[in-house]
Amino acid sequence: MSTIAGLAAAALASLSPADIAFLDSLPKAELHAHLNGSIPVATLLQLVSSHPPDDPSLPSDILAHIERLQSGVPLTKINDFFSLFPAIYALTSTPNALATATRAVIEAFLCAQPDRDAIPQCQYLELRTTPRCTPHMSRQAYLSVVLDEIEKFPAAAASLIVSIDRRMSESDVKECVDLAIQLRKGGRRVVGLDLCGDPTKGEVETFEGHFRRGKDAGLGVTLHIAELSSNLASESLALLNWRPDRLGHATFLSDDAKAQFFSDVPQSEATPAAASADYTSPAHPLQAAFLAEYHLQLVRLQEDNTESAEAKMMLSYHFDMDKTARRAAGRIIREREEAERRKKYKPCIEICLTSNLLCKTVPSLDEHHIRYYLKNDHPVAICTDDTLPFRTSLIAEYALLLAERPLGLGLSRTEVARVAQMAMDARFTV
Ligand SMILES: CNc1ncnc2c1ncn2[C@@H]1O[C@H](COP(=O)(O)O)[C@@H](O)[C@H]1O
Repeated sequence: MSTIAGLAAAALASLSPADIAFLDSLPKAELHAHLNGSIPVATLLQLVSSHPPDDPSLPSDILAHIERLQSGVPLTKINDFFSLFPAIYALTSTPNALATATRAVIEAFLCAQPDRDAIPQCQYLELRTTPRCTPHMSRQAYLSVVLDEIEKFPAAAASLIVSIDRRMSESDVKECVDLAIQLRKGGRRVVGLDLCGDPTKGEVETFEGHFRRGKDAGLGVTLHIAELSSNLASESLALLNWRPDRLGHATFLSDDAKAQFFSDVPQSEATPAAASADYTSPAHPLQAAFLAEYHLQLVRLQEDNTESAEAKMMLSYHFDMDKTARRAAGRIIREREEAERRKKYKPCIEICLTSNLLCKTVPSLDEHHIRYYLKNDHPVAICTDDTLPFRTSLIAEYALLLAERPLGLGLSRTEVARVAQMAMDARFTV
């Protein structure tokens, strides 16, 4: 495990042995961990040593880069963060190196750690990674290497989310989603799709159809959303319209977006329901409800109608009545359907406390948006994001919940246990 440092380490150090034993006793799920952002430093050094000295495939300052990661990279803007990855990628570009890195990441989460009295960080890991095509592997080979390592662990312990990078072209997105679907159909342990990458880049709207295909094939969907204040509200609304199962960060999700989509806040005006549903089709589950409503509307229209008896004999009269009743019934059923859908929609928010603080998207724990979600009993999952640059661990992130203010959020044990359960409930495999 990489050494932990900073805020999360301070929160952990402030806890009593009984508190730590309590955190260890909770069944925990890590749902938001990026593979290449979670490689232990010792593994990176091992990977460097497997290259000949002055190997031109590695950046010449690779050791200095690792040293910077180890001592804590100061981040002033989000670009500083994304520029950390090319050097790491140089080390994980062959199947062997990728397998080594994947194994080390999984073990860091799921296996007994010597520095933690042989207690693992968590019981379940949904590891995510972006399939990368390198001179040594295709995207398919990349995923296959990662899955080979994941599948060495029981299904109840580890699974894979395929990440789609916002910077990808649509054809690359299509390839990645096709692969995720094929692998899942082939019995491999792919459980979801993620949208990630530099939030200042990309036109994500063009990816919608591909995420829908993934969803239809049974994959869970999680989206990094509103990570920066500059992320447009229109983009967040478009992403929420995809009905993702979970949301990453959601730091700057506007009150309007929450009100439009989430069931835990008073609803504002209705979002437009799908107008294309054919309720008259016997295959539609709401056909009976539609027909009942249609007859009700028809009777009402006929009762209210003041046309002459002669006019009521005309074919056009019956045609108009039928059309109006159908339209009214369709609208009513659509509104009911939408209200029902919204009542149920509470996508779990993947919360990465240290990541948000270090990337300076959240000024302090006190101002962290987790407080809003906890107050509204909206599901959240505590996650690490990238243990390598953020020098944290899952147990240290939980320590940030339990530690007294100002070191932590000062939640009670009952509240922390509830948060841990919410993450378990939000697994894509359950
Ligand atoms: C600050 N939070 C974040 N926001 C958005 N994307 C992030 C991220 N942290 C990591 N990634 C995404 O994950 C990749 C590394 O892992 P994989 O190569 O996929 O295994 C990064 O290149 C970035 O695209």
